[in-house]
Amino acid sequence: MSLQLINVRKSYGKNQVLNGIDIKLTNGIYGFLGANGVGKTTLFKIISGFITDYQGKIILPDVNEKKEVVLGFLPQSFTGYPDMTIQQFLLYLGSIKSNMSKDKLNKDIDEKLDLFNLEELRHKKLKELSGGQIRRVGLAQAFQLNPKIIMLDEPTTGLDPTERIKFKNYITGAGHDQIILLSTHIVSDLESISKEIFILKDGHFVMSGTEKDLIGECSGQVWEAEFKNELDLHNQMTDQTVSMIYDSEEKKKARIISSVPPFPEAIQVTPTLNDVYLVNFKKEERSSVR
Ligand SMILES: Nc1ncnc2c1ncn2[C@@H]1O[C@H](COP(=O)(O)OP(=O)(O)OP(=O)(O)O)[C@@H](O)[C@H]1O
Repeated sequence: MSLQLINVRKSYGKNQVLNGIDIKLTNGIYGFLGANGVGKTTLFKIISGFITDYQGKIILPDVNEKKEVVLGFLPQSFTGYPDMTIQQFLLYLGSIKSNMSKDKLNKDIDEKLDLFNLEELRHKKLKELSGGQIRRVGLAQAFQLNPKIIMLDEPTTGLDPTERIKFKNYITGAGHDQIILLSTHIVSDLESISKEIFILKDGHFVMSGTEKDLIGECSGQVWEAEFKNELDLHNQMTDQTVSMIYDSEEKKKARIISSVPPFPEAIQVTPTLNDVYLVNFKKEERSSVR
């Protein structure tokens, strides 16, 4: 089973957002990283069929004979139907997505409510839920009936740290027999769970590969330097891309992204995925890495 995109292009008027996207994905979790406005949502909307006026070709898995659900999608701004309870909402969506019996739909709903910790909220109306609870309903509907392809646009926005870890654990398990596409600019969402990570910039993927591949590609571009105090650090850092600042004994240390040694005494260190992001977005996006 695979999902293939061949030379996918999309522009809004004169704004060319995607300019030649070529990928072939098989089962597993794939991370799509990029700064605000690079086109992650546009790409997901094209794959899920919300946007139809694009160029190029998309080949979805052929599951017609088995009557399986092909796509599940969690949009960036998910609201559902405010006056329905969670149970009513999922039953309604399930009956649109498949012609399964009510018993089978309810069994799947029970499973998803349990997975996303929504069991106790089952009879609450969507309008009565908190932002994080609504997000979990969004996840439950995306995973409903175990679609072959699941697209999650910024799925962890609004989740508390416990739910975030639970979510990561869940999709790690699910990714074995599904194709899961996860877009985010929260780098830690993708760490240790992605089969491959794609970094989108200027309409195409500027980097792609396993976490290890990407880290390897950025080797030699991350440095650590020590400073006497806060003022010293501040004075020397004006033109640098700083990945992290931290205290070490009495001194201040900084992690710096640079293709050449930023200071004679700086030491080269192994990049993290955060550093990889900054290598690609150092001028545009210094403040968006969390
Ligand atoms: N309906 C639209 N009409 C015109 N321009 C649009 C439309 N939707 C998106 N854009 C533009 O396309 C570009 C890509 O937007 P998109 O929402 O795909 O980015 P993104 O990577 O998902 O951003 P973010 O991380 O902020 O959600 C942006 O410049 C945006 O302004």
